[in-house]
Amino acid sequence: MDQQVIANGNCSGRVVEGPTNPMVTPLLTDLYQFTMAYAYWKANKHQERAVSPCGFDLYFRKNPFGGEYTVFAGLEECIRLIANFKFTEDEISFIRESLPGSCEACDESTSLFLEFVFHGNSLLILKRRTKYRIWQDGFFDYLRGLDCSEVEVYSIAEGSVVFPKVPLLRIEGPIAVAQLLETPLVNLVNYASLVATNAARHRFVAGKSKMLLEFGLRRAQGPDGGISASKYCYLGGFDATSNVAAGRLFGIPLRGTHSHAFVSSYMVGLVNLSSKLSSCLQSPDEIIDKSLRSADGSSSCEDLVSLAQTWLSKIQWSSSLRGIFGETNQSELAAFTSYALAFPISFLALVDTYDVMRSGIPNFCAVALALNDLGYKAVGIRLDSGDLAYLSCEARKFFRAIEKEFGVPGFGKMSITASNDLNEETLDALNKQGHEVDAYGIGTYLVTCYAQAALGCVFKLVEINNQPRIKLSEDVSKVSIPCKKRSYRLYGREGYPLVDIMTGGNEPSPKVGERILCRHPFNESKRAFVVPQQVEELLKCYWPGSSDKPREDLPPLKDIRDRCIKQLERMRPDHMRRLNPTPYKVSVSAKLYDFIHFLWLNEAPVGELQ
Ligand SMILES: Nc1ncnc2c1ncn2[C@@H]1O[C@H](COP(=O)(O)OP(=O)(O)OP(=O)(O)O)[C@@H](O)[C@H]1O
Ligand SMILES: O=P(O)(O)OC[C@H]1O[C@H](OP(=O)(O)OP(=O)(O)O)[C@H](O)[C@@H]1O
Ligand SMILES: O=C(O)c1cccnc1
Ligand SMILES: [Mg+2]
Repeated sequence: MDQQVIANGNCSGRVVEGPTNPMVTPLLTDLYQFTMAYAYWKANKHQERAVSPCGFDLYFRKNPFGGEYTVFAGLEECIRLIANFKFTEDEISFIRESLPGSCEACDESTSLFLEFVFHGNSLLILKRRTKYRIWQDGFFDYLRGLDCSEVEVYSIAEGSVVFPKVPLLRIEGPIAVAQLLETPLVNLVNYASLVATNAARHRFVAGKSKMLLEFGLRRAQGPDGGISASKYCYLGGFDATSNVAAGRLFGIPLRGTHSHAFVSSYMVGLVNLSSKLSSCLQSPDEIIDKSLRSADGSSSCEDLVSLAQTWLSKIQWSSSLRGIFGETNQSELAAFTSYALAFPISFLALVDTYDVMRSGIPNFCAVALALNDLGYKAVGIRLDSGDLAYLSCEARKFFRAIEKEFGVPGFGKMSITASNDLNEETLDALNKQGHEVDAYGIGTYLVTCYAQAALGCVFKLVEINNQPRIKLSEDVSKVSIPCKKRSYRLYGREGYPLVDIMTGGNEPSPKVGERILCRHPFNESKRAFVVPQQVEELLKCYWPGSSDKPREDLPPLKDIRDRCIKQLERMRPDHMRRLNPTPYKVSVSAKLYDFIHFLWLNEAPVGELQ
């Protein structure tokens, strides 16, 4: 394929846009990828696929958060990088000038430098240093012409539920390019999958019916952390984000409430109920336009402030709510009324600035009832401190009492959003205690992945020049599985995925209804026959390079999210539970098992005891 076409992100006639984050360039890699690329180039191992075609697997070794599943995310950004992988002249100049060992003015030859010092009367040679000309020009020409037209990428679909050791991506191509891709690809998959999994776990505990809002931008690890968190939390099952930039970039629904600052910006002194209206008017934050047209436009209320005041008195003296609260905070009431005037169709108030039950809830209800008079339905409240289980139940009781007392249908169902350092554990605790929360706003613990810092994805060479490669380790979980493999998910009679199986590239695929032996890759005694009711091949071609292989589409984020939700729902419940979940089985075919262990013995030196 025409190199220029590939370089512009065009493959199979479809243009792939560049990475979302402009910092994702071919330089976003570790130095050693360049030194290795240079060494490959020097050894003439870099150029043609035919000379040194290789396969690298990108996978992780252990599910995060003590769980037994992971959500795979980040593929689209990987393909965007690959499709647009091209060094600019500036980048090449930077590499040329800045990489250690590079020197502008050295010639082809090797020169010897001797450093001398006088020691007494004798001249001593202190050091013999040899200065090599390291980075030869041809390498920069090579980089200049480099793109991913010789690279092929096979991947599991983004949003899939995935398991340790099974390749998420396989990169095939010239080894030097694949090597340069290692760091950015691992980077793009690692956090994306970790935070998507974290989101999915929060969804699992919260339950399907709850609204989950991602509020993490301010606490995320920098701007990219914030944007990525919003994207991948949505993918993992959150409903919306407060991050406006992410809403624009990815079409994620935007949601939000207001902060304590809005409430405390109103400064009405604490006054008794009879003088509260005049006090409102004396406030530095006085509400100038207090009028509101009714929802159907047929009438108008000239003073929503006094309408809310009237309602507050009615609530205070109502038979079912009498004695629950006394004088509420009037500046809070002013703040709520002002917010309702600005957002009559979507009024939601943060009720914990002063005192939830003695002020926030009664003030909110007064304003909501005033809106109700004008045909508007308030949305609800947010609780951001205190015992969220207890307060949500008390708030619900209050709303129901209002519904009954004043005959306002639906008032009891007012939405209750909870926030404040929420995480899987607190959601679980709330469930156990019983609560009335409808929506959760979650930030810090979600986006920083507080419970686990990284997924630990790796990128390992599995084949070169048609020769399978293995990486051995004392720690058996770190031994890589060699070969360009194929992987399948086998489903059982009840529709659940039973096992993932990896086979050699040339083995026949498992067939529906045909018994196949699935072996643990490293534990001889662990094996099982499986008769699959459905067989799903996992790795599909997402970047065919210049080959004419058909290429999978990159679906919209919403579709990826739907896939994720469907896949999670299809898992057997014991794999999903939080406490001691059952590990999902990851296996290899009998042939691949034999091959791994043959190669292992072949590569591992035999020890000698003396
Ligand atoms: N019913 C509950 N069960 C378990 N954890 C809860 C419950 N209610 C709230 N939490 C959690 O307890 C923690 C309370 O945080 P913290 O000690 O900072 O109190 P706070 O309510 O925020 O107080 P402050 O008013 O000082 O901000 C939060 O992490 C919150 O999510
Ligand atoms: O608690 P998180 O899960 O991180 O969710 C986001 C938090 O951000 C806001 O707090 P804010 O920045 O006003 O600070 P504060 O709650 O710590 O006072 C909001 O009120 C939530 O409490
Ligand atoms: O809209 C909110 O309520 C919000 C947004 C970000 C952080 N905390 C709360
Ligand atoms: Mg908070």
